[in-house]
Amino acid sequence: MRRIDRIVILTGAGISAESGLGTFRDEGGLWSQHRIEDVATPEAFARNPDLVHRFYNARRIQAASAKPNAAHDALARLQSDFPGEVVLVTQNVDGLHEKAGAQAIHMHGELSRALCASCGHRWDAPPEMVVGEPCTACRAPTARPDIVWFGEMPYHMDDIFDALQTCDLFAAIGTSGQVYPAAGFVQEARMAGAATVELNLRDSDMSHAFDDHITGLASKTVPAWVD
Ligand SMILES: CC(C)NC(=O)[C@H](Cc1c[nH]c2ccccc12)NC(=O)[C@H](CCCC/N=C(/NCCC(=O)O)S[C@H]1O[C@H](COP(=O)(O)OP(=O)(O)OC[C@H]2O[C@@H](n3cnc4c(N)ncnc43)[C@H](O)[C@@H]2O)[C@@H](O)[C@H]1O)NC(=O)OCc1ccccc1
Repeated sequence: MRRIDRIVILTGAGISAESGLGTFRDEGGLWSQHRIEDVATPEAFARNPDLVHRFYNARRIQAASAKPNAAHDALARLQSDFPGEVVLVTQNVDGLHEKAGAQAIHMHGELSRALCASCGHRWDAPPEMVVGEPCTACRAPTARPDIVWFGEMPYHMDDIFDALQTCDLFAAIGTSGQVYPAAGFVQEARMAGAATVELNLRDSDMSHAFDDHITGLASKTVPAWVD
């Protein structure tokens, strides 16, 4: 039996589904109501910043009142109790991992943060951002949601690749494996000789790349997997 000293866990929208936050690609998901090209690219923000702000304002307000579920709680428990290291990487922009007491690397940003497109300053976003929102540092009217849009480089990639290249176990929870570079992490971990497990409601586009699969609702499967 291989010693597990370092675990890397990647989470996606599926872990927050049972907290009432819609996923992207499931039935009635966000991308069935909005076109990525209209709300989640830098070009969309340049073309129609009001539409993009309204899209993220609605999600920010919804996420602010959302509660972590048993899956978030179990990962927070694992991170504090596991003798080795647990690196939690999330594609989610909601703060539910933190609300559960965990520390997560937000590779796609956070709804609760604003970013100045001029000076790069970051601050706590107001519930509703407006077009021309001034930066709280340089005062330029160029505030945007601190979210990684399609075509933009995800955050913390060096730290994430360092962890993937030295982990003993890689787990992906509630992600469809359709968006890169996150979808390629399992391959990176495999190349490092790590064991790999996927926890999802159903098979994903990357299921073939995992050694083990645990199928079911995250709020049930994750606590069982952790304990
Ligand atoms: C569509 C796809 C083909 N396109 C891409 O991957 C693109 C382009 C690309 C790059 N490399 C490639 C290689 C091949 C092909 C394309 C590309 N990638 C990018 O643009 C990335 C940036 C991608 C990030 C975009 N932002 C997001 N989110 C923030 C926004 C927002 O939140 O609004 S992506 C967004 O979708 C991704 C996938 O979503 P999931 O979380 O997986 O959710 P989904 O709904 O899809 O699936 C839910 C899953 O949960 C399961 N589930 C549901 N309920 C439950 C439940 N209850 N329990 C358990 N499981 C459950 C379901 O079965 C399902 O499997 C996540 O990453 C999520 O964050 N940037 C970049 O590559 O930059 C380059 C670069 C390089 C140098 C310099 C500059 C730039």
